[in-house]
Amino acid sequence: MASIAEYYAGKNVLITGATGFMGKVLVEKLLRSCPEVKALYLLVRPKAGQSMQQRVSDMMTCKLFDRVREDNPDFHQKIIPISSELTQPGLAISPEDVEKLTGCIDIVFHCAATIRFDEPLKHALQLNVIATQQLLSLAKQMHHLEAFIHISTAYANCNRKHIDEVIYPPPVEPKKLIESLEWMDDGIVRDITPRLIGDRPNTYTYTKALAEFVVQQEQDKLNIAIIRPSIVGASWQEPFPGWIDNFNGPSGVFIAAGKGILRTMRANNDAVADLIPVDVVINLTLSAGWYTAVHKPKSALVYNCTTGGINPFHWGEIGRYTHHVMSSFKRNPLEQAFRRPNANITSNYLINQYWILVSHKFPALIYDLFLRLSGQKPQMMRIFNRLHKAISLLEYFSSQDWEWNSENLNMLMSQLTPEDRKTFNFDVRQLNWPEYIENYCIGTKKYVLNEDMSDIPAARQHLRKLRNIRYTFNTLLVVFIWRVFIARSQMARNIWYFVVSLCFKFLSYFRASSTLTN
Ligand SMILES: CCCCCCCCCCCCCCCCCC(=O)SCCNC(=O)CCNC(=O)[C@H](O)C(C)(C)COP(=O)(O)OP(=O)(O)OC[C@H]1O[C@@H](n2cnc3c(N)ncnc32)[C@H](O)[C@@H]1OP(=O)(O)O
Ligand SMILES: NC(=O)C1=CN([C@@H]2O[C@H](COP(=O)(O)OP(=O)(O)OC[C@H]3O[C@@H](n4cnc5c(N)ncnc54)[C@H](OP(=O)(O)O)[C@@H]3O)[C@@H](O)[C@H]2O)C=CC1
Repeated sequence: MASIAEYYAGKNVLITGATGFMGKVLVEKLLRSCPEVKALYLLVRPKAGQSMQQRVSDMMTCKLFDRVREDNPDFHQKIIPISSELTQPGLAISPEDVEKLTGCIDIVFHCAATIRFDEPLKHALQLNVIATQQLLSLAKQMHHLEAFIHISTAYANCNRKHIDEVIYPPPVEPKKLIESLEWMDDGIVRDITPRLIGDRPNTYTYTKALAEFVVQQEQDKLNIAIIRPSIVGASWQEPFPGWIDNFNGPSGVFIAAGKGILRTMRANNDAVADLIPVDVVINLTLSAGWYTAVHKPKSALVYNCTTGGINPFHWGEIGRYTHHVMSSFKRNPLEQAFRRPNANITSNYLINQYWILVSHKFPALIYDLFLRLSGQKPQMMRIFNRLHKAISLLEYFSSQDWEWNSENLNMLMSQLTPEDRKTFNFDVRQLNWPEYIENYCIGTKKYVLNEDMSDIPAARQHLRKLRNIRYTFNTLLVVFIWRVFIARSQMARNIWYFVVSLCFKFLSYFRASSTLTN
């Protein structure tokens, strides 16, 4: 039987969401590990004043593609951007492009989605569900399509505690929901959203569950697989450790903690932090593509791509117990930190609120006062308000535990040749968490914030300066409180005079004894 790279040789692959975090890693891995792949057709939209060609060219200059560039400097010739806006009818693909795609595509990877937790329902539905439906319609017209791989999320069914590798009945029939939202204005949709999403925390997980159902409905006509990754983090090994390019999920939290802005967060120390490295997800996705096309399973196979049941790691280990994130940022500090990194995780609401007041709001207030007095625009309170909003949306995922079944993942691993198991490694039993978290933190510094590692001595110096400011501030605060206290209490005054006279006596004794020894 053909190995994975042999299978992809000569194939035309269609990818949505290629400019996104996971899409980029998918494109890179296909080009690097399946060098005989014929062409990658990427559905891309123009954005922020950049044409789609410009965006794809920029993407290929990214450091992520260094290894591919080394192996094959002409790799860009295999990349064919296709203009497409997924929220438009027919995905806004030109008739000529539709003809081209239907005539040549062998396999589709559907990664595009809105992953924002606060996305208005109509837009999330448009992109995550209706666009998926339209892509499936396009896929059905493709003459040689062998597999359709849909990227979902392990949290699509986060209203359940135990999640099997099955597609659960949708919370509502997607067609009915689409029809009824069509005539409603945005205000009405906003008002009824909480009722609609029910026991799910946001429109993202709700629409991803609906999308799974939409995909499942086509399982008789297409060879389908659904990949459900949990919280996708920086790369573990490939193309190099620690690659990450966004502030989503834990990355933003780590950066905020490294910058000394985030000092407290609500999470369950004993709950599993189900992080999954992006290269693992992509290796599984490509393997699933191969298996689906070659073995043509009778119904859509779902692959839960998680770490909790295989190699568990807990929120407490990231924060309080071993201070992985904190110690990493102390060794490799971020530039221009607001305070020294020192974040704590607590599951207690009141304790968290207390620390938010003392360690977030109070310093922000003082800093903004300083900015105001020095004629600058205050900004810290605004930053903290945004941080609190982001964290409140993430806490749902850091405060609970889920159990995911991974039978299909294990089955797939057993189908791989020993060589493919190495090239497309998704065996997370070998993942060393402390090392991974260290590389993750360094990755946020290097690739998200674009900071130079050679600036670390200056960043350390800045942390020392912050420590001295803190000591000075604390001393002044103690003296100030004590002075206020002394002014009001005879007993405090007596204690104060006693301590001062003791110090004075000690000093005189010390001076006398040193004179004697001289
Ligand atoms: C140490 C101890 C602590 C350890 C505990 C760690 C606990 C972590 C818990 C993580 C749980 C994650 C759960 C995820 C589970 C679901 C996984 C998936 O399926 S789906 C995948 C998961 N999906 C997600 O994770 C999506 C979640 N995110 C969201 O939904 C939204 O970002 C938002 C609603 C939170 C904020 O919306 P909004 O306020 O509108 O803000 P925007 O986003 O629009 O950003 C505006 C600008 O700010 C920039 N920037 C951002 N952060 C930072 C930062 N920290 N600094 C600096 N800058 C930052 C940003 O680049 C942007 O710049 P520009 O482009 O304008 O120049
Ligand atoms: N990141 C994570 O932790 C997890 C992600 N997932 C799933 O993985 C997939 C990829 O996620 P990730 O890479 O992190 O997401 P990103 O937000 O990084 O990427 C989203 C991609 O979708 C594209 N896209 C969004 N809207 C449109 C549109 N209207 N028309 C055309 N393209 C559009 C974006 O293009 P553009 O650059 O033009 O905006 C981008 O390429 C998603 O399906 C997500 O649900 C699942 C679990 C966890």
